[in-house]
Amino acid sequence: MSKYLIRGGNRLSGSVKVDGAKNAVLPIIAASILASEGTSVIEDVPWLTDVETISEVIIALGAEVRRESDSILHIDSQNVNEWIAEESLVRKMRASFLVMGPLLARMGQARVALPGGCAIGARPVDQHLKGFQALGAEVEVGRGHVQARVKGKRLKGTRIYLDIQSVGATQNIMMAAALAEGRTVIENAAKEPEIVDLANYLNAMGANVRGAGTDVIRIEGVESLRGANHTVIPDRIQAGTFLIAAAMTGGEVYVEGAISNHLKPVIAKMKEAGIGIEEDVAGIRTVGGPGNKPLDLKTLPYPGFPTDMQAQMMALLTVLPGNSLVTESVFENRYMHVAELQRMGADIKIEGRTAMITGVPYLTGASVTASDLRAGAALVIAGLGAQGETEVQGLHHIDRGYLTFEDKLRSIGADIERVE
Ligand SMILES: CC(=O)N[C@H]1[C@@H](OP(=O)(O)OP(=O)(O)OC[C@H]2O[C@@H](n3ccc(=O)[nH]c3=O)[C@H](O)[C@@H]2O)O[C@H](CO)[C@@H](O)[C@@H]1O
Ligand SMILES: C=C(OP(=O)(O)O)C(=O)O
Repeated sequence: MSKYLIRGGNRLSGSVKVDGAKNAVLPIIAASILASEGTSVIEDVPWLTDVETISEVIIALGAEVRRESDSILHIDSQNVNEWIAEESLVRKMRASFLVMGPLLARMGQARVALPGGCAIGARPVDQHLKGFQALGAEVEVGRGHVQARVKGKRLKGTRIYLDIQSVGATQNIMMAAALAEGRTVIENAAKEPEIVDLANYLNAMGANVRGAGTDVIRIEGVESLRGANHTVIPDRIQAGTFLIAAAMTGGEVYVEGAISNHLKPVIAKMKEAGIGIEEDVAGIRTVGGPGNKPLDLKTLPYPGFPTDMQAQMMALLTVLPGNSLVTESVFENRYMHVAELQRMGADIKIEGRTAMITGVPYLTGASVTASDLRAGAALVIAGLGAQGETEVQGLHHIDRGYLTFEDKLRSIGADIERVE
């Protein structure tokens, strides 16, 4: 089992380049199986364990996936002929459920294991299923699987109102509707930049998707799609993580490639905390110290404060003077990092979905364990700012979302190593 050893206290400085977004590339790779001709070439693909898993899922369905270099993938889906997703792979990663919509549209039927809950919440898929049913599929859930079959020849365009602005449901329905007969309108759709990226990729494949990035998405179904070239958007969560890591150490770091428009709520809160931020077209820089004011924040669907940045921001708030309030409204159980931060000396009290964080002068290094991806990132941030040595276990969670994390952090001055 590998772990990080972090000797805290180094002030981070320099420049770090952000990779393509995990949460954009996963649906994009899933969408590739919609192409019945041609090859897709996807650039800025971060070769993370999750990316490897979704690639294995589509390979098992008959796609050919070839890595041209560290960050370019060629995907040929002409020979996709399976409609049952390999259960052992789907169980490895929730996002594998994103092959359900494309499979249903392309093959007329699909069987995918239910993704189940995880450390951050129950994470049901009822909105995905409601969408498939509205598009004219018969959906059966049982024995840990979802099986769906198109009634008639093709899915049929329809109007779907999502009860929750679910990112995954919006993506799954968009992908299924791309090959449906007629027009689909998704209302109360999620608006995340990763949805826009998927829509751009689908459109490059020959789809007709309009309105992505707003809460009404219109999709005119087409008869077939072909492979296309696409460059994945930069990872806003990775970028935000580096900005907060820099602030935690009172450092000045330029995060190259970060799109400030995608990070508005994070930047706004950092500024509110008194952290200097400079934005330009090519990236974002933190300047001038760790901040000195407490914050109130609530996680919300985009463009609200992202739940995927909550844990990292909380790590920073543990050392800002005063009382900060964090409310997690997206996932019901995303506070697993709290107990670990407390082991490092943080003063945090949780009541329901709200955490009150009273700033302490400093955290102290300890042995802590990541329970999920962003909890892991938060513990690394805490360790970078803490006095003494921190040991972070559970690196498989961190490896799901941060490529060569320790190398990037070392390149900006962190004292961090991965030991086996
Ligand atoms: C691979 C990927 O892109 N993952 C992101 C995606 O996850 P994911 O797509 O799973 O998240 P959703 O937006 O679907 O979930 C938001 C909320 O809706 C609930 N829900 C969702 C679907 C459904 O059918 N029924 C239902 O009740 C979930 O349990 C959760 O409480 O968006 C989340 C919210 O920004 C992020 O934290 C994840 O990093
Ligand atoms: C929760 C996350 O991912 P996933 O939906 O893949 O679990 C995340 O990226 O923080």
